[in-house]
Amino acid sequence: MGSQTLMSKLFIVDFTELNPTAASWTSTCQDIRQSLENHGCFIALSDKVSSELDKAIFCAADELFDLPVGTKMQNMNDKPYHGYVGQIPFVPLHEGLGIDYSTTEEGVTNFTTLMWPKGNDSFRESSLAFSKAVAEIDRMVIRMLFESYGVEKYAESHVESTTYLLRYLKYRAPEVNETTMAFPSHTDKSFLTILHQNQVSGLEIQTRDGNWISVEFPPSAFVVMAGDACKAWSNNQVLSPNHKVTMSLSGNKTRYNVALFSFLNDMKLVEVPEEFVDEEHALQFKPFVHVDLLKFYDTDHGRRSQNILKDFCGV
Ligand SMILES: O=C(O)CCC(=O)C(=O)O
Ligand SMILES: [Fe+2]
Repeated sequence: MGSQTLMSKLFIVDFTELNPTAASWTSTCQDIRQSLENHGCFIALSDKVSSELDKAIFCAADELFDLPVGTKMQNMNDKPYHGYVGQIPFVPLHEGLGIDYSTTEEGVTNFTTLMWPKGNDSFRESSLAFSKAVAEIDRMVIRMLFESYGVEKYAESHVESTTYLLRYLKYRAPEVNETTMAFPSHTDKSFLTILHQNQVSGLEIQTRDGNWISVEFPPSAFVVMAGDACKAWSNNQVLSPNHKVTMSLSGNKTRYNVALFSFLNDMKLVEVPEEFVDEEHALQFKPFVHVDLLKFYDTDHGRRSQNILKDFCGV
């Protein structure tokens, strides 16, 4: 049954056994919509990732980051922010790698063979199983969000046009006198992002009124966050929150986050449903190809922009 509580200002939605016939379905759809409009995120509990898979995914992260930098740097992608990130003097604690098309056998196998030419079955299997399990949560959230807006008829084609990027993210503990800023403030360019961390916290989210809140989440929970594409689709109703990662100086543990980002493929435009536009609600954003938003963000203009959607596709 779905249940929600307001904890550290964020809703917790329990997806375990939640389905369209559950008595709480409709109210949970509304809670998800409200959470995404008010805070741009909520906490999800789900049994889709077993405790074995949970353990396996962080072992996989350990193994991946232990590879030589030269190997990790081979993780390249024409799409901006999809490949290896690391060795950046301004962000010394952080490293990340991305598996594109991570819910497909081919996507995960290509990445695994690039990192381990002789193969690594446990890494490949855990990455694929984890991506598939978290993508199920993503699809459920889309379905519920679309339903809450009365536009569920668009959910299926949206889901069919979605591709997934799995990113392994590492933040080492800062040394004395080193910066605690582990990942600078930004909004995600995805449609949705689903974050899953080891027990080390550090994520902070900016609320609509400008305050930063630390996100403490229960072990094995997920943070579901709206990206700029979801904000654009909703005609500016959903918040895609600023967020950043700060590591504690007193802690000495490495933080891992395994994050699933969803994107629409090039055949499907990100566009505001006509149902969201009327005399009182003018259309705010022109339709766009999702990857073009990332390409814009990858330019000086895009990176400097204080309002990326307005500058990229504002009407
Ligand atoms: O590690 C986290 O909690 C957040 C990572 C993040 O914001 C990102 O990769 O876009
Ligand atoms: Fe992010």
